[in-house]
Amino acid sequence: MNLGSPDSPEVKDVRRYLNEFLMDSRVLDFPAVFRFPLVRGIITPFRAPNSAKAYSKVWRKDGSPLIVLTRQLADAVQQQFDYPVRTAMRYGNPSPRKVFDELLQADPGLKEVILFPLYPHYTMSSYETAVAYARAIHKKYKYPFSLKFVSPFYNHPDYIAALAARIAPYLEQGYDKILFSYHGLPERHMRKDDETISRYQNGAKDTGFVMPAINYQKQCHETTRLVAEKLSLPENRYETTFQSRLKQAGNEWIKPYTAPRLETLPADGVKKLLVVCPAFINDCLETLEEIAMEGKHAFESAGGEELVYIPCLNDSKPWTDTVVAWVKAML
Ligand SMILES: C=CC1=C(C)c2cc3[nH]c(cc4nc(cc5[nH]c(cc1n2)c(C)c5CCC(=O)O)C(CCC(=O)O)=C4C)c(C)c3C=C
Ligand SMILES: [Fe+2]
Ligand SMILES: [Fe+2]
Repeated sequence: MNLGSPDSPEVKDVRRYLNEFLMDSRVLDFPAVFRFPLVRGIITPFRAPNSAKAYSKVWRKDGSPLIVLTRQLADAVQQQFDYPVRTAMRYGNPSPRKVFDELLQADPGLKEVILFPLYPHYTMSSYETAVAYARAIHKKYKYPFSLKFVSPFYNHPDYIAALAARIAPYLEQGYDKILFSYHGLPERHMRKDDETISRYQNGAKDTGFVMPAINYQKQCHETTRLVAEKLSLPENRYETTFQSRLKQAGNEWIKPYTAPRLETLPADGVKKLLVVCPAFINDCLETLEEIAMEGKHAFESAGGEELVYIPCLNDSKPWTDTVVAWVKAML
C-alpha cells in the first residue's frame, strides 16, 4: 500500500485528490470545522493548478509514476510468490476496499491479508494513516479475513543493505557530498507522534505493528547513519535534510529544509552532489519533480556542477527479494 496519486494531471482530478488527502485528520491535524473551509476554500484552490503543472512534468503514458512503479514492485514480488499480490492506495485509486473485494471474489475462502505499507518510517501522516484506513475499511465492511501489517523498517538491516546497494555504484563515479533528503513534517506532528510512541511503550496503545521507539525525525537520522556506516562514508561527505514542505503561516516544519540547502551547498565547495530520498520506496512527484528536476536546477543555477539523483528502491532486486522474504516470514 502506497500513498496514491490523482487519476490524471488535470486540475479537476488533482483537486479531488488534494481534497481527499488534506481532509485526512492525520495529515492536516486541525479540528474538522477549520479543516473543511481551509482545505476547500484556500489550500486546494491555490495548490491544485500548481500541483497539476508539476504532475504533468512527470506523468507517464501509463499513469502516475508512483502508481506505475508501485505496481511494478508488486509484479516483481508476484514472480517469487504463490499468493496473489495487489497494490492499494491510501488516497485515490485503487482503494483498499476495491482491492479487498477483488481478492475475496477471486478466493471466497481467503483467510488472511498481509498489508505492506510502503513507508520505512513511522509517522501519523504516512504509515499510520495507511494502516488506520485499511483497518477501518476492513472493520466497516466486515471482511471475513484477518489483516496483518508489516512494521516500519527504517533501521532494518535488509532495508539498509538494499539502500546501500542502490547508492554504491553512484559513489564510484566520484562525488563531493551525498544528501539524504526525507519528506518533511510539521513540528507539531512530531510532538503528537512522541505522545503516541510513549502511550505504545506504556502499553496504553495497541497497534498491530511494532512501533519505533523514536520519532520520525530521529528515525530518518538513524537511516542515514546506518547507510553511511554500511558504505563507510566519511562524516563530512553526507547530510540529512527534509523536503516537500507545505508552507503555512506559523507552522514550522522539521529542519534543515532541502530546497535552501541545495542553493548554499555550492558555496560550501560542493560541486558534484548525489541526492537520495530514503523515505520514498517508489519514485513519485516528490522525487522526480521536486528533486530530480527543480532541485537539480536550483543546485546547478547556484554554482553547483552536477546534481545526480539516485532513484528509489522501486523494484531493484535486493529490495524485491527483501519484500518477498519479509512477507514469507509472516505467513
Ligand atoms: C500537511 C501536509 C503533508 C504531510 C504532513 C505529508 C507527509 C508525508 N507525505 C509522504 C509521502 C508523499 N507525499 C506526496 C505528496 C504530497 N504530500 C503533501 C502534503 C503532506 N505530506 C501534498 C499536498 C502532496 C501532493 C502533491 C503536492 O501538491 O505537492 C507524495 C507523492 C504523491 C504522488 O502522487 O507522486 C508522497 C509519496 C510521506 C512519506 C510523509 C510523511 C513522512
Ligand atoms: Fe506528502
Ligand atoms: Fe512536493
